[in-house]
Amino acid sequence: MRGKLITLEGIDGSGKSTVAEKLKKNPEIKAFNPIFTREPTRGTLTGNAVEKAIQSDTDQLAELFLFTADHAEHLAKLIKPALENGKIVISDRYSDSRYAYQGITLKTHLENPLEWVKDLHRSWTIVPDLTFLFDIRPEISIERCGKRGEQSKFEKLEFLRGVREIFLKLAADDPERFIVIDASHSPEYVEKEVVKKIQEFLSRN
Ligand SMILES: Nc1ncnc2c1ncn2[C@@H]1O[C@H](COP(=O)(O)OP(=O)(O)O)[C@@H](O)[C@H]1O
Ligand SMILES: Cc1cn([C@H]2C[C@H](O)[C@@H](COP(=O)(O)OP(=O)(O)O)O2)c(=O)[nH]c1=O
Repeated sequence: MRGKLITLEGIDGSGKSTVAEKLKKNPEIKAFNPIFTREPTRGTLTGNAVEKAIQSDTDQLAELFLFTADHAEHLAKLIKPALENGKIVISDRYSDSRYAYQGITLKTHLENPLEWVKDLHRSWTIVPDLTFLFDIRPEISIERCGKRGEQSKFEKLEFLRGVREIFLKLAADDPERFIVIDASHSPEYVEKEVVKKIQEFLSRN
């Protein structure tokens, strides 16, 4: 049987990586023996290119293609083989990040960037079976990122407001796939909610 793909999405500082780390250690999740992964990928040719691009003033369309190339490589090398082997895969960011972030960065290049980026993926991507959207006000997430000590070029209030709006629209348009979690709660609350929903989902599917 084909495995299941679960993705974690949300704006910078929404707590995705924190949840992923907690899930890795959680005995109820470990019982499913999942593979944890992320986008952008780490330590790959395409992931390294993305990392350089987002640390510099790269053209936004060029950046989209780098993220998308990284997605293709991620699908080919990890996601597809794992799902074919019946594995549960949990990815910290995936295609919805492209729809939401590049849906904003490409506003000056294209008339309807969100639909255009979705179309670009349509014929070859694998749609996740379940997506958690960690929803939070950017005012809070930016403060959290400040404490983390990194500053990405995407961590700007107005920008993240737009990204959050697209994430919420994607979730509203596909309520069967998305579960929206209020990410302003404590890490313990968020972990408990996510574990419960994953267990419910995997027992049904
Ligand atoms: N639920 C939470 N409440 C308070 N702080 C949090 C919570 N989740 C994560 N953090 C902190 O916020 C910062 C960003 O979290 P992180 O998991 O790296 O976010 P993301 O991966 O979504 O960018 C980190 O310093 C982390 O310790
Ligand atoms: C996967 C992906 C990430 N991004 C952005 C989100 C982040 O600001 C940045 C790097 O992702 P990531 O390393 O996951 O950042 P964080 O841990 O802060 O959430 O790249 C896109 O713009 N498009 C994409 O397709």
